Amino acid sequence: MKLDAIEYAAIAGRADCLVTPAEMDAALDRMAGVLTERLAGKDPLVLCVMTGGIVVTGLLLPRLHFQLRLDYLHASRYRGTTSGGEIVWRYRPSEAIRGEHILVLDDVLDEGVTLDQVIRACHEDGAASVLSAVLVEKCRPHQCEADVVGVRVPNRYLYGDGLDYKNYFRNAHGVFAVADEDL
Ligand SMILES: O=P(O)(O)OC[C@H]1O[C@H](OP(=O)(O)OP(=O)(O)O)[C@H](O)[C@@H]1O
Ligand code: HPA
Repeated sequence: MKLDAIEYAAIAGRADCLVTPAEMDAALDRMAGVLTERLAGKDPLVLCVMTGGIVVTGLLLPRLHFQLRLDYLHASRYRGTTSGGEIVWRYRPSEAIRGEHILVLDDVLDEGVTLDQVIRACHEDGAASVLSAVLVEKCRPHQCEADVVGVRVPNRYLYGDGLDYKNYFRNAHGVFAVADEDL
């Protein structure tokens, strides 16, 4: 469903900014430092979890000054809605994963169902090791933890830096919480 321009602006106007662009940039620098300590010299295969992981991947990779390769996987469970369902695998690069040190990059750790299943899939596909990083972690119980976290925010429905609301707002820099009346 498309949002018209008036609706779009109203949703953005009612949303709360939880993390500013400058704070996100600082979080990305910190993540890059930790990932460099953990992965430099291991020639990792970075897996971007499409679609939301595309922004954190694009912002983080130029901050990683060591040898690595980039691939992606596509597992989704929200598909434009605000509550998660079953994981649907659209692309799982099983052959590419065997024997590799894998870095999984995603935008958000919410219930943790997606990351848990992605990590399990990497192990099933024969990864040598799996490290995970998320840009945003919601303060709530998760099915699994990420090894590296950019920012921690309250458990509200979010958009920005890859996270979508109704398939929009992935391009907003920063993290924003959707107003209750829009849920
Ligand atoms: O921790 P969870 O509760 O599993 O939620 C996190 C996942 O949900 C979102 O993906 P989504 O399925 O919405 O697909 P998208 O990346 O296309 O937005 C997000 O990108 C994470 O992959
Ligand atoms: O709060 C969220 N916003 C957007 N996508 C998401 N996927 C899981 N949680 C969220």
